[in-house]
Amino acid sequence: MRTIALYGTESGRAEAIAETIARTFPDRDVEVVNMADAETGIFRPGILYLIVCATHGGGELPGFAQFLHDDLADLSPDLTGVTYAVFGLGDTGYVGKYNRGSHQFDELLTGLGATRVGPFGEHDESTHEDHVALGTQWVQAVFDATAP
Ligand SMILES: Cc1cc2nc3c(=O)[nH]c(=O)nc-3n(C[C@H](O)[C@H](O)[C@H](O)COP(=O)(O)O)c2cc1C
Repeated sequence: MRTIALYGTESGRAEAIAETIARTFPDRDVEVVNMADAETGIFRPGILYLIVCATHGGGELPGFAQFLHDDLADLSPDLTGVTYAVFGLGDTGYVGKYNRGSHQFDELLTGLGATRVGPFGEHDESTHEDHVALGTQWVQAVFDATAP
């Protein structure tokens, strides 16, 4: 299945995860796309989207991810048949706003008819865990869950 790693970042961690996914799973031929360069038409049936997205600004999406989110919300395309998985980056120090960005994206895509697959991955910066290692484990679990 064609796979696109679509990342939303401010300070580069989400990008590092998306790039590592592409390098770690060469057989999947993962295309890496920055949400800053994506338009709403990127979402098409028959493609698996790996959404890797940070939270910034106190519970908000990174700037360019916010634009993509808002364009989708405005245009409200029917995303039936679109499959996606989500990995959120955040910090539990932001009480009540932890990982809200990735959850906002998830709620929007589901609301437009897309289907989330595999586990909802997350990285909490306060744990000092390796975000790239966690992201790679998450993708493996997503691929396992979606294997034919
Ligand atoms: C100014 C600022 C605001 C942040 N706000 C939140 C927040 O509201 N909720 C949260 O879970 N994490 C928040 N974070 C933590 C980031 O999501 C976390 O550092 C993440 O790993 C950054 O990923 P990125 O490098 O891909 O942008 C914030 C970080 C910064 C620097």
